[in-house]
Amino acid sequence: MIALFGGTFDPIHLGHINMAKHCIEEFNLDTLYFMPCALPAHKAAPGISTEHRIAMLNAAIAPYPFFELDLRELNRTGPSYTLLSLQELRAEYPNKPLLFLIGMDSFNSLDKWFEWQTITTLCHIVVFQRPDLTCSASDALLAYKKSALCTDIKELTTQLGGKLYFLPGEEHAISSSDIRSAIKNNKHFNELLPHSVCQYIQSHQLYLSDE
Ligand SMILES: Nc1ncnc2c1ncn2[C@@H]1O[C@H](COP(=O)(O)OP(=O)(O)OP(=O)(O)O)[C@@H](O)[C@H]1O
Ligand SMILES: O=C(O)c1ccc[n+]([C@@H]2O[C@H](COP(=O)([O-])O)[C@@H](O)[C@H]2O)c1
Repeated sequence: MIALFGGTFDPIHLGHINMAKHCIEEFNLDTLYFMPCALPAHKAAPGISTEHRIAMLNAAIAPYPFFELDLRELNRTGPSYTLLSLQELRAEYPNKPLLFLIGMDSFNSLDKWFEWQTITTLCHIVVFQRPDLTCSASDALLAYKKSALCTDIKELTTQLGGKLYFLPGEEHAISSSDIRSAIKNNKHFNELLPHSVCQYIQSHQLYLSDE
């Protein structure tokens, strides 16, 4: 199985690392690829450079041999539609199941994604809970949930895509936006980030203003 974890990672934090580790363990994966987006399809572009986001991702994953980066979205122009990445990955791996890891907030808006119903056929969607969030799916999303929901990992390994799996694990109440806001307002944020990312942010004086 090929596992992708797409995100803005502005910055990568311990909530991301936690869910990615759970994904590795649950599916007994060799590798999970963090796939940073260039231009998020449904939110504002990052206020820091791509180079800073990549440097922080590299620093965060360095201790873990099973994490790697997939930089394909940074090498494309236009909005970073997940559909395009999954189509490329499907062409590269015609016979391997693809897993796409997301948080519950992303799942709740999945039906707003570009050609979301094609996305759900190209890969298995793996959802990790976010504290205080319930599954608040629309009718279309509920219909997908009902038909695709799967609790048997074997089904994910024997089909290339199309399933939906809710990944259990300890939840972390951490978000990149809270971290950016804490830094700007001179509040404590160290425990929300890998130590190396914290050091990087401090040495490059990131997120001190709205720029
Ligand atoms: N603490 C968390 N628990 C569960 N899922 C998370 C958590 N943090 C991020 N995610 C999920 O990881 C993916 C990438 O998230 P992203 O890089 O946008 O971070 P974020 O913390 O949600 O950022 P922001 O606060 O700026 O929106 C999304 O699918 C998001 O739902
Ligand atoms: O393709 C889309 O329309 C789309 C819309 C919203 C989010 N996504 C992807 O979902 C992942 C998490 O997004 P975000 O905004 O929470 O960082 C990331 O890989 C985004 O590119 C994709």
